Amino acid sequence: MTAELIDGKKAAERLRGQVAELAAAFAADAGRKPGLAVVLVGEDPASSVYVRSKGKATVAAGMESFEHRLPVDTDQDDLIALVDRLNADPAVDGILVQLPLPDGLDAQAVLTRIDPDKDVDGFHPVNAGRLATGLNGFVPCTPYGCLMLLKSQLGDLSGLNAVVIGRSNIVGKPMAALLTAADCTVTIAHSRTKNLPHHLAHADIVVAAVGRPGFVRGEWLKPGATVIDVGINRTADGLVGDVEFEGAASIAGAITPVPGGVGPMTIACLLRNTLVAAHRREGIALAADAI
Ligand SMILES: NC(=O)C1=CN([C@@H]2O[C@H](COP(=O)(O)OP(=O)(O)OC[C@H]3O[C@@H](n4cnc5c(N)ncnc54)[C@H](OP(=O)(O)O)[C@@H]3O)[C@@H](O)[C@H]2O)C=CC1
Ligand SMILES: Nc1nc(=O)c2c([nH]1)NC[C@@H]1CN(c3ccc(C(=O)N[C@@H](CCC(=O)O)C(=O)O)cc3)C=[N+]21
Ligand SMILES: [Mg+2]
Repeated sequence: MTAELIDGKKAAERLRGQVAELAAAFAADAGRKPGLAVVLVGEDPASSVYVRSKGKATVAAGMESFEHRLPVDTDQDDLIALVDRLNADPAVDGILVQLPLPDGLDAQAVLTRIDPDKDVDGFHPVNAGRLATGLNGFVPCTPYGCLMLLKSQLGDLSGLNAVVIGRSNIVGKPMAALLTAADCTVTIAHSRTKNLPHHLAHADIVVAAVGRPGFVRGEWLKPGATVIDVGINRTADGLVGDVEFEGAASIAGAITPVPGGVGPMTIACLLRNTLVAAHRREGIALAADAI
């Protein structure tokens, strides 16, 4: 392996420490802690693990965690009613509805019901529109975390060629928007892309968000490329990313591991967004470069 390892766990710990300091200052000012509500419908084991670790991280950062666990057969109206209550609750600054929702529930309708100013996932169409038009809003945590890792690894991203593999609303599309805003030349690849290796051969930055274990091969990469592996795939070999790690690490300049790369940054960015939401809702200033 020749690539440098990008330590997302360490970067996330640093960010969580900064959030905790600012959360304590907020609490002293506002007379209450920032609050994050997480809604889990059903008992999917992976989702339960995420929700538990989000709750722990929230409390560790000096914030209030409100967990709402609903049965798998919850109907759309009851879920919407809960979102309405959380929208109206002054102690709640951020609302996250864990995805995927069980079959029969309309995720888009639920996400669109969340108050955009409490939408710390950045999934509401208003926040997607803000990101697309360069307005201040909430940016989805996973691509935001990827951008932070890229900037700390590479500094200025201006003029670099970036290929984002995947075009989902929660990872690929907002990732491409962020890289475009950072002055990269961005290519978005997806399942209909012809000759992906051709595009990757010119990519200084590769972000893989495909959902297929080991999909990206080392030999497709431009030597020295920076590779961000968003994939979280549970296989017989354990948790693996969307990049074939050994091969990629022998050609890339730097690469995120799975686990210990993007995942921890996602949670740290969720706390960061909640902190920002709390400041905005209380009208308390937070220096633009504070975090
Ligand atoms: N670390 C973290 O914090 C997070 C990790 N993840 C992980 O990231 C991965 C992606 O998540 P998500 O975006 O939600 O996944 P989706 O399934 O929503 O999107 C996958 C994307 O990959 C594209 N794709 C599928 N097959 C190919 C192929 N053969 N060649 C090129 N592109 C292809 C799809 O194309 P098309 O649009 O044409 O179907 C689609 O755009 C998953 O492993 C997920 O678990 C997700 C969120 C957070
Ligand atoms: N409304 C909503 N918002 C999300 O942000 C959201 C979601 N729904 N649904 C599921 C995906 C996935 N996701 C991850 C978060 C942290 C890790 C993470 O911390 N991963 C650790 C390992 C965890 C493990 O061992 O399982 C790591 O990569 O090191 C992974 C994945 C957030 N998501
Ligand atoms: Mg998805």
